Amino acid sequence: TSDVTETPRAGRSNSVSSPPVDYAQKIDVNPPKGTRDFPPEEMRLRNWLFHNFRQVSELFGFEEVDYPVLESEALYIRKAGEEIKDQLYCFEDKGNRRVALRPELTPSLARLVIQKGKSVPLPIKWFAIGQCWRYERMTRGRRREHYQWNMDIIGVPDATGEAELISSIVTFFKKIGITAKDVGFKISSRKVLQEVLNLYSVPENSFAKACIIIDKMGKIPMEEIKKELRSVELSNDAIEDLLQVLSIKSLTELEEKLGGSGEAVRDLKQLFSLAEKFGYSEWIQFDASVVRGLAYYTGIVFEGFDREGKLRAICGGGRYDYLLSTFGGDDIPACGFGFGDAVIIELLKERQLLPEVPLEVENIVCSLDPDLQGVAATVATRLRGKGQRVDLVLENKPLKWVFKRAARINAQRLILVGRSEWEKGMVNVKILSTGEQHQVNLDDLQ
Ligand SMILES: OCc1cccc(Br)n1
Repeated sequence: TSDVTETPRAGRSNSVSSPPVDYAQKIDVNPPKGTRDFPPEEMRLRNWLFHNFRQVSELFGFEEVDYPVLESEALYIRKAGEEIKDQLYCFEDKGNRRVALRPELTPSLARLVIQKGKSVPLPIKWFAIGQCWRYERMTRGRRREHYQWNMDIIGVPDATGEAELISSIVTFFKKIGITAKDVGFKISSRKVLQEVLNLYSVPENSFAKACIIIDKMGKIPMEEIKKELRSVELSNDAIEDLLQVLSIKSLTELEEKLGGSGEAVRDLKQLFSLAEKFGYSEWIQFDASVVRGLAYYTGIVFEGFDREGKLRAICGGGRYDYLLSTFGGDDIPACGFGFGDAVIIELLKERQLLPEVPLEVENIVCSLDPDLQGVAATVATRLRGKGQRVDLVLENKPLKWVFKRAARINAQRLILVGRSEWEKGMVNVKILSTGEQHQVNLDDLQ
């Protein structure tokens, strides 16, 4: 007999009528440029990752929320020169509305918090896992979508908020086997830059732009950085002072530079002190060069990095005390982070920490006689009613085919419905790992 394989595509009988000619066309079976499919194996890994995101979020008492992938473009119209704005996946819909595929989740969160108003008491602790988009010229071949895990605390002004958020990310890393030897957090505050620029007469709206420019340090030449800083009306003295401060790597040195009375030093000291109490001091370091690339951050900012320096930032976040008020909401302090689904998988691969996430179906059920297909359905339903996963063979297949499928789906048991056994109300149960088999009365099947 020919090698029995599961129904081969090409070998499908031509009993299926061919599609109507008028719309038969060969389509591109690949997903749109920059996007991904999630076939079963990849989907199981994604579900494993998201399950860990959710478990940690719930461990910290956060509630899950979600928002439309499509938002008004107005949520993202910020004039600070951000990359995320330049790459906005935006268009005009059939109602002539300017809309965008969300590039991040925080503006949606701000919108919903304002919408809910006083009906949601503070502090708000929400988390979300959502697909985010950017439209980037595929010249760099980078992805146009990724999934982000966000946790946000709304209504807590102190650095206790950021300390709690970093604790949740450390908890996540530990949960999936990542240690402080693999990953660290660089932490700073935008108030460091603010306090330096306050020494110079800098236009109010130059601060956010300067942060976005500084975030490009290391990605574009320093001369270009200085040129862009001059273009947002920073004097050469201010620029030199700024760049000097950005090289500071210790809080002690920062205090010497800024003095001990400013908010930047106060907030950072509080955060590092709380880190001791949370037990994650070994994971964090002060690094004044961290500013992050989103315009709305106003205070502490942080990013998770791989200590081998091979990968892009794993996650990032910070305080954004004025985002809600810029959307017309109340002046409510807020902090949060975003954690993408791509770099973390690259890190796990690097560290040989990718989990095995096999398909697991306890039972495969099949009838040996076409007249007993209904009985097989009854058996499958009985087992499913007991919470057992069942792959029910839906066609009349040779036993060799069934064994092959059982192996592929990792079935633990094969339940065979045969005529002679069924006449006694029995079914055959075969334990596939040992080969042991016995007859069981349907009512005793566990
Ligand atoms: O991290 C920036 C970003 C935003 C949306 C989609 C992708 Br891929 N990346």
